[in-house]
Amino acid sequence: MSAPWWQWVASTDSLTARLMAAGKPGAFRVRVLRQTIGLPQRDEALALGIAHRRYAWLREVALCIDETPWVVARSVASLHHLQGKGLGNLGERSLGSWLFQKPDLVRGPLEVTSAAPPFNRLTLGSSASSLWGRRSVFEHGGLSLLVQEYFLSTMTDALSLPSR
Ligand SMILES: C=C(O[C@@H]1C=C(C(=O)O)C=C[C@H]1O)C(=O)O
Repeated sequence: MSAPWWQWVASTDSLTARLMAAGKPGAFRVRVLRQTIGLPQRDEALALGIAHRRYAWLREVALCIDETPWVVARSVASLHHLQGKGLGNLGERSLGSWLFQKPDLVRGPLEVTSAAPPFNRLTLGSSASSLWGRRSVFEHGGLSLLVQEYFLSTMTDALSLPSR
C-alpha cells in the first residue's frame, strides 16, 4: 500500500472527521442505504463473536462529499447489545460522531483487504470501485460494533492519491 493510502486506511481516529476535513466545509453527508434487522454474514458474526443465524442490526451507508460516495460502510451489532443505546435513531447522523464521543470507547485491531465489498448494493451502480477495505470492532458500554469501511476510487481522483 502506498504511504498516502496508508494514512487513510491505518488511521484509528474518526474517519468522518477526516473526510469532513478533506472536503469543502459542509460537503460531507452520510447517505443511509439500508438500516435493518437481518442476518449477519458468517465472517461478520465471527468477527463479533456472535451466532451467525441470529438476527443483528445492520447499517449500510455511503459517506459522500458533494453527493459523491468516497467510502461505503457496513456496520453490524448484535440486537442484544444494542438495547437502550439509541442507535436506531441515528438516521443520517454519522455513526462516527456518535461513537467518538464515548469516553470508554475501545477500538480493536484493524483488518485490511484489497477485495471488493461483499455487499452488492454498496457498489451503488456507479463506476466507482473499491481500492481498500478495512474493519474493526468498537466496544463501548457492553456494545460491540463491527464497522467495515471501503475506500472508493472516487477518492483517488478527488485527492490525487496514488492508484493503490
Ligand atoms: C466509524 C465511523 O463512522 C463512520 C460513519 C458510519 C455511519 O454513519 O454508518 C459508518 C462508518 C464510518 O466510517 C468513523 O467516523 O470513524
